[in-house]
Amino acid sequence: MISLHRSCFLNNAGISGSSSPFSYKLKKLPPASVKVTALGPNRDRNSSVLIENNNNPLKEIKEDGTSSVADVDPNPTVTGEDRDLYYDAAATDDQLVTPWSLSVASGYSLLRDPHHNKGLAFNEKERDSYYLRGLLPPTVISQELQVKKMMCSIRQYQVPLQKYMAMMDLQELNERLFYKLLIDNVEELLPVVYTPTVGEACQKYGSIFRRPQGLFISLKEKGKIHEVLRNWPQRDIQVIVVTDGERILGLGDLGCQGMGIPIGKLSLYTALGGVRPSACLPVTIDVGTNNEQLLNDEFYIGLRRRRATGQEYAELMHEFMSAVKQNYGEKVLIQFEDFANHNAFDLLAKYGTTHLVFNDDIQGTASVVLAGLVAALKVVGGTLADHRFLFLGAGEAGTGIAELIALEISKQTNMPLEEARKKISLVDSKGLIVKSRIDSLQHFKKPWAHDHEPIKKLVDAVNGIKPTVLIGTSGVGRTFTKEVVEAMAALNEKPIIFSLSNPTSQSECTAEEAYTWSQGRAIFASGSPFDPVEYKGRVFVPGQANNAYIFPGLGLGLIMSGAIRVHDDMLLAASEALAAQVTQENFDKGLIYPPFRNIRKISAHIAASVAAKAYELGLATRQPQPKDLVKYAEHCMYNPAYQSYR
Ligand SMILES: NC(=O)C1=CN([C@@H]2O[C@H](COP(=O)(O)OP(=O)(O)OC[C@H]3O[C@@H](n4cnc5c(N)ncnc54)[C@H](OP(=O)(O)O)[C@@H]3O)[C@@H](O)[C@H]2O)C=CC1
Ligand SMILES: CC(=O)C(=O)O
Ligand SMILES: [Mg+2]
Repeated sequence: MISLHRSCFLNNAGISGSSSPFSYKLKKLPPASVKVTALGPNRDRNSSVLIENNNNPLKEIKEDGTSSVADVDPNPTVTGEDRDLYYDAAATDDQLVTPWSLSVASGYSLLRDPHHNKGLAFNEKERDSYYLRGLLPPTVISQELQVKKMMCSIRQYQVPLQKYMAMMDLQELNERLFYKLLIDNVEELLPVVYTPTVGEACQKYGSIFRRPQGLFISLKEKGKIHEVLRNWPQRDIQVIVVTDGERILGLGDLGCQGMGIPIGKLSLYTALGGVRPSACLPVTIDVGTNNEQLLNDEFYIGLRRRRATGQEYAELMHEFMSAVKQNYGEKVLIQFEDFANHNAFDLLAKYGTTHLVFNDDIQGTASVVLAGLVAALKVVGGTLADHRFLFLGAGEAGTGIAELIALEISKQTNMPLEEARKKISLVDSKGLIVKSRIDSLQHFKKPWAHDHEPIKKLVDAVNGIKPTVLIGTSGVGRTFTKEVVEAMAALNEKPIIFSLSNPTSQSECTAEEAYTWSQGRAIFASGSPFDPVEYKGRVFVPGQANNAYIFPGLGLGLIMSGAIRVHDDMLLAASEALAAQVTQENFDKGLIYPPFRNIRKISAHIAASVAAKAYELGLATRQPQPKDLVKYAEHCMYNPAYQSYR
């Protein structure tokens, strides 16, 4: 296993200099016959390295990360980690004093390499071959037993943040075990690595920060972002989740500490959607923060300045977007996450036509909520067009969902989009969005300014508009008061109530409140998970309406089809695919989303639908189109089972 690594330090194990300053022979370390020849001066960043085995070229890795020999599968999504050929840092010659070196992993270094470490699961042969004798206690255990042991250990922590930190430590120690744990125990661990705990982790990120797990690109890096991207050890990046930390969940501006979100989202790309971990790059853009508490916190890890805006902000973002394309090509997927709405819509509009981008909060959320509504209608009856929708919160999530519902109504009924929008009303911090407010409204709210008298309070809006569906996207907890839920229950036999704001503290109401105040009649879903609720002898299982159902499968579908743009129809396709995964058994239990324990199967179906749409729209570049896209998606998925090292 061989790979080209950027290494800050070199050790003397295993490689001896040869007669040519650019040619090195591996000695001792397996396989002994591998010869490594640097074809250009190692100091030259444009050099490439030829890796041979018994003089047969294995592959040539160029400094830009491309390789020229056919044994490297051109379709990385199907090859899993196989292509991460690998050794530990090793060199003796001065000529190798360069940021780029061949790495040869064995012994102590192998145990400290999260991508290849197997801990006690290294078998006897591997312990011999990889110089591990004595570095591990004698017992050899299976990955399954390691999972069992880790779960016991994680369950002993009472505080969710401790569980989070234990999971992050595991990710840094043994990546495959981390993903095996997460995949096998997804319902238990999702709230640990994702909402709600990731919210607290971001708030305290400065204090709990141990090792960087993503790229921090701050204003200090302006003019150097291309170089900064090259500092990341992996070259073959397929998905980037990027935030600027200004609207982290419903917790506001957490500046640089928002990094927990891209890391968490990308761990779901792998666990839930099967994208290789080495293909995922978490990025935080640090332009400062307006959070005074953080600015005064001695442990804050970001720039201590107020947020850059206007041209300064736009230029940094543009440099980042251009550098990403330059480094990784046009098929790298960029997911915008938790930007404040005054930037989010503009970034999406600006880069949606030049890059493979989507905004998870606007589009991913819309897709998951539409799926939940479509499923809920099977219980409540009627078509989307028969319903009236009221939102508390008219930002990214609120208007994003509203627009996708309107698009779907318009598609289903041939109704003009303008007409379909009239079935949807939104309330923001100033009250109902109405025509008389139009001049002062942000552009994304204007399509929702209907003819209606102004209303300040949500409960009055409920009584005035008489919605059948109430959706919370305000980021403010406990805003669906008893009065509001009771008003919904008075108007509807089965009121549909979604409290989407995250984390749990910001949920518009709890599951217990929704069921109790509606006398067990509400069809309820929330952004962060709630436990089942018992009400009058019946157990109600709330759904989790979270974009985590959508983005992993959407991303996989885009990657496996080689899509070059995200189209609204793909989000509709993802939504339909998710809704189709709700079984009668789920409905019988009152569920409008399928259980997360089936998420990899669900993601494969979503990916297949998205890929099919990409082919249909002529946006897919990977040819020929696989016959069975679901099977292909499953085949592409990363499997965290250990590989044996020969
Ligand atoms: N479940 C899921 O998958 C997802 C959940 N979310 C959650 O949704 C929430 C909102 O996110 P997002 O839309 O991006 O945020 P935005 O900041 O874009 O929008 C928030 C909206 O809520 C309004 N608002 C704020 N306070 C109140 C209030 N007291 N009463 C009425 N309206 C209020 C704001 O009004 P104004 O415009 O007047 O300021 C704004 O319109 C967050 O908590 C986030 O975690 C987001 C994405 C996905
Ligand atoms: C889930 C999510 O993306 C959010 O709350 O912002
Ligand atoms: Mg988000």
